[in-house]
Amino acid sequence: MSAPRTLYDKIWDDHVVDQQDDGTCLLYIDRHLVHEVTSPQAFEGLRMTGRKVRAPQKTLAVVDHNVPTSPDRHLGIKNEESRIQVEALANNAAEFGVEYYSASDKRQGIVHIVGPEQGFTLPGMTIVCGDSHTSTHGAFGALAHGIGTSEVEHVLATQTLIQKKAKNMLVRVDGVLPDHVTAKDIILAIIGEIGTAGGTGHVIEFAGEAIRALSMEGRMTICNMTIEGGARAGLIAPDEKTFEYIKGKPRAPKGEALEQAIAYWKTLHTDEGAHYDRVVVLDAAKLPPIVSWGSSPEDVISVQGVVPNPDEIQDENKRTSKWRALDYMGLTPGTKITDIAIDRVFIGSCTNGRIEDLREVAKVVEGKTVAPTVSAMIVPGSGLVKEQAEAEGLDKIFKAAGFDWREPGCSMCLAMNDDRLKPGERCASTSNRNFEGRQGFKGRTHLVSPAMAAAAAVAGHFVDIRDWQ
Ligand SMILES: CC(C)[C@H](C(=O)O)[C@@H](O)C(=O)O
Ligand code: SF4
Repeated sequence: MSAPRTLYDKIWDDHVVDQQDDGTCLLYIDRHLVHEVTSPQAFEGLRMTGRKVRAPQKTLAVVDHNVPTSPDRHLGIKNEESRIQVEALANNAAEFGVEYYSASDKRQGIVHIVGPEQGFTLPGMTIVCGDSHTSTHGAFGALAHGIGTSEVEHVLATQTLIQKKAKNMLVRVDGVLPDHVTAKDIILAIIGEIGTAGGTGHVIEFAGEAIRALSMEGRMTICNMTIEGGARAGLIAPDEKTFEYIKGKPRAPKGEALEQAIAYWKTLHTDEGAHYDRVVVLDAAKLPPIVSWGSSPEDVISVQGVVPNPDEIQDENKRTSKWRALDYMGLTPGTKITDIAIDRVFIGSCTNGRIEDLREVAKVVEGKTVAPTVSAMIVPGSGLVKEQAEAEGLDKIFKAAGFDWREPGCSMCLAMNDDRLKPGERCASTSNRNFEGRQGFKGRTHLVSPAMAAAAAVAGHFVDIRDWQ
């Protein structure tokens, strides 16, 4: 009998091409997603050395960060830097024979929403992209790494990546989530618990009753933000929900091939008795809706809480940095979270821009109106999410409530396109990062779930979604 292995160990073992004495490995890469921000120099590197893309059919390119989300986006991109990046991806994809979804393609969207939607993301695969939130794909039981631009070039040329194995960490979420508490609240609570460096050097596997109960969308939200906890990647073992989600997706295996694939995918779970270097356990039943108050995703508190007082922190550096965060956020210790008024609402991103997220929002805002002091936008994560939402009439609910209904892209998740906060504006956002300037110069971001963002849009301040009528 071989030693019991974790899910991470199994996927890793299946992809090692070569191992050096110091543990450096060459890993085979099954899928490579490419977007416009981190790929231009990589393609240029290939061009300069006369190399080709080794496996174009394992590579998929899509524009997301720089594309405008306004209805007139077919008129082109005004910002020159953004326009150049988008044009470069179109040209590189054509030149190197890589499939490419342009802004006018219905399949276009945020790269981490597009991969799963197309069945490009499958269990047991190694998946990379020059983007930190590649961890999203771990929701399918795929080992998904974010990589840098020089690694993008390496993968394009060789379909391999140089890696050292990370440690195994288990985050087990037991119990049943209370009503209105979501996957977003789970992952914010986990990051609050372990800190933004808590997962450093580890691959985190998420398990437990509360994780198993989540939809694929919810699992993607969890894995998406693994990177904010400092981990190399996040993983969730595939199960019937995973197989159901994959069935019928354009690039997924079909018929006999699917049956064979599922037989293999069923082996992708951690063996009884396998070793984890670190274990963290949370009780889902105790989780409230969560709101971030600072400029790091670990700065989180219950919606029923108050802005914390950094003076209570022992460590001097940490104390100083949290005071700085409060100053940036324009908040005072002791302020009730539900007393914080907001100016903007952003619903979207690769964390919460999927159809299920939009359905949650529609439930909250149906028949209500956005507060007059708030400007709120909903940005579907892909053209297919948009199409589905419209087929269900969700867009009508949103527009009737006063939301701006946009075209797909990263949008106001980060200030790389026209959607951004003005200095001092405060935003309830369903995205994953609340860093200084993330949504625009001097903009103030509070990370929340889609339902919490929607309720805040209507109320004009944070409210406990559990009390929502
Ligand atoms: C622009 C890109 C490289 C970046 C990332 O790596 O994640 C972005 O997607 C982000 O979310 O900050
Ligand atoms: S939606 Fe945000 S987090 Fe996701 S890839 Fe785009 S910029 Fe990065």
